Amino acid sequence: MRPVAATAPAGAPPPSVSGSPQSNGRGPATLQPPPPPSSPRPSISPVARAPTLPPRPLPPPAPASSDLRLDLWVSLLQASATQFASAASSASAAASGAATRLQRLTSPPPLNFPAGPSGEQTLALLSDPLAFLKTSTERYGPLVGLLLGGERVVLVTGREEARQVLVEQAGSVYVKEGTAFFPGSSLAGNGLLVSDGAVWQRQRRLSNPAFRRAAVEAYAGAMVAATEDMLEGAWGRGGVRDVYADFNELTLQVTLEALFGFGADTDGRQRRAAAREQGAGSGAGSATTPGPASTSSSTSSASSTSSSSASSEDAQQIVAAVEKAFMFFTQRAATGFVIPEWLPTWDNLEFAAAVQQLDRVVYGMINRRRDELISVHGSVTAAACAVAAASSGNPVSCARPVPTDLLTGLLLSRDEDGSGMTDRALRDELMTLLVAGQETSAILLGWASALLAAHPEVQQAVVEEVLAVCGRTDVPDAQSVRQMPYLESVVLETLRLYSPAYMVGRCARVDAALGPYSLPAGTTVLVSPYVMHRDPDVWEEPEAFKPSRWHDLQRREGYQGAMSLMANLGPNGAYLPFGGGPRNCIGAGFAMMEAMLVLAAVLQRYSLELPAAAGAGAGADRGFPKPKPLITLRPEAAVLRITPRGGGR
Ligand code: HEM
Repeated sequence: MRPVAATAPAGAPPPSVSGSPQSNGRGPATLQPPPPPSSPRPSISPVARAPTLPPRPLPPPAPASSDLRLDLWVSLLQASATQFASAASSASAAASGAATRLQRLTSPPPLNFPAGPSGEQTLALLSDPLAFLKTSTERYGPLVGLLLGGERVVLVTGREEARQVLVEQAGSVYVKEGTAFFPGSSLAGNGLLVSDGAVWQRQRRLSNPAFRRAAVEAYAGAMVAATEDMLEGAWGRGGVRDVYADFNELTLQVTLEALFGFGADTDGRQRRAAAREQGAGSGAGSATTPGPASTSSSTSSASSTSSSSASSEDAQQIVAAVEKAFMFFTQRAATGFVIPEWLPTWDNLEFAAAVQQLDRVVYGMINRRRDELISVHGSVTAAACAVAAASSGNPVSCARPVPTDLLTGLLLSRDEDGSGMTDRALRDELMTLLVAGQETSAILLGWASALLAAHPEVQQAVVEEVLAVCGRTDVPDAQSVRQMPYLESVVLETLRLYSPAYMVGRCARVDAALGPYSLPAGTTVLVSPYVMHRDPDVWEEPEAFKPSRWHDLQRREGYQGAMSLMANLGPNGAYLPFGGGPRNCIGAGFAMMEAMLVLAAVLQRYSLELPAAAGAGAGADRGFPKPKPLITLRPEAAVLRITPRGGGR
């Protein structure tokens, strides 16, 4: 959500632990919205959605960097009439939107609009978003009427009201299109995060199979392998590191491997081995790399692959382009003002080049994968049938295995009428998954590690649980982490306190009634998991880090794992780290699996501590990371001391 860079983020001391795990130290014997990412990459400035352009042919290779801007200017000027028309209509829509917003600054709120602070509140929100959300709710209740950037906005933190928006009236009243602060982007196109109606329904239907439990378990191998690389390479003998920066690299690698299968081959193993060597020789342990979403060593680890392989080159190009694109989003969010992507500014041109580069590689991979499937199975439809038969237990189909990455899953997915996704839709979904899944997962891992470091008794209980299941030498896998309910409760509790998607946005497409109030069509509604997760009427000791609060729920009869706890906005209607209703996070199972596998592997081999209370971070918070609510609620950095436990792998 919002952007604020130049403002002091809300400092937050580590929550205290109350309620300790069971006496065996292992917790219970049995067992709970883009941006991102996560939810879409939002920003506090209203902006017109990037125009959806017609499918493009494969773009040419990106120009050399010295001529990049000139070439892009020229190509913009030579753009087709359709694109000009589209940009012109976006510009005119933006101008009329701006006029309406200006008018609102001087007009009273609509009749029967929820009460809230008078006047424009953007500055108050930008100066300390988390405090603004909390104090507004405390003062005005579960529905707060706001004027933000000239937009009429309602902040929703009540359980029933959130359910109306996200579940009951999802699609019929509350949609994505028109939501202020959640601009679409040419990077993710018309993918799941931003599409609505029939387009979204079909894409979700076609994407669902790739996220079923069995499919997610197939990605566990990539998660484990990437974690091993990090532990044996960069983490090596330990030291003081910004683990949030490390997790950003790790989750980028995992996401790319899950999306495109980069790691499934010999080349992937070579890359990991090279990364290990590199890390071992680099005096691991001393690096502290502050800063968000730094992916530089992803680049170097990708660069270390054999350049003769097409997939290595693809990986390098993707990582480089993703770095540029994510940097663009971060800077855009930090300025507090969104310049529409169709304006040919310096930054926009660089971003456009990164998107072009990604398009070229991704379309290339789609084509190659399709060709491979056709050459092995005769046709894509035959390959899809083979997969369907294999999953229903027909051994005949297993003769020629089909890759298990998301690209293949989406390529083979078929609607009831037998049709699949167009290349454009495939590309949009792949980019959406990259945008939505990478940073959010890194944030979760960053906060979880910091909370574990701040609460050694909780960390110790998790370590005992991990060692009881895997010992010191077995690598945690999809099956073993299912036997770690206490670790699961740590992840659930981390998501409660530091929900990466701390705001989820919708737009009322028609005049709507919400509670006792009336919302005119076009009102933006912001549901805040952050505030709901800390509601004292719902949560006992809401500010405390208390994994044990999940024990009873985990023990509940018929418990089917963490995902079942999150259905219908959680067990108490106030837990929605992955959103809720039909637009909930399709990658929630993926994210939970990844978080548990990574944390189990980390804690099996390393202890985590906040660095000794020294310097500026000393004092009550002992160096606990400060939240940085930009697009997502990330830690500013998570600098921890990591120490090998010894005696293990
Ligand atoms: C800790 C990690 C994650 C968090 C906290 C998170 C959170 C969320 C939330 C809150 C939403 C709902 C947004 C809304 O209602 O507007 C969402 C949607 C989505 N997420 Fe995630 N997410 C995470 C990881 C992932 C991963 C790993 C993937 C994919 C690999 C993913 C893909 C998506 C997609 C495609 C949507 C849009 C779904 C739709 O509208 O149909 N997310 N996520």
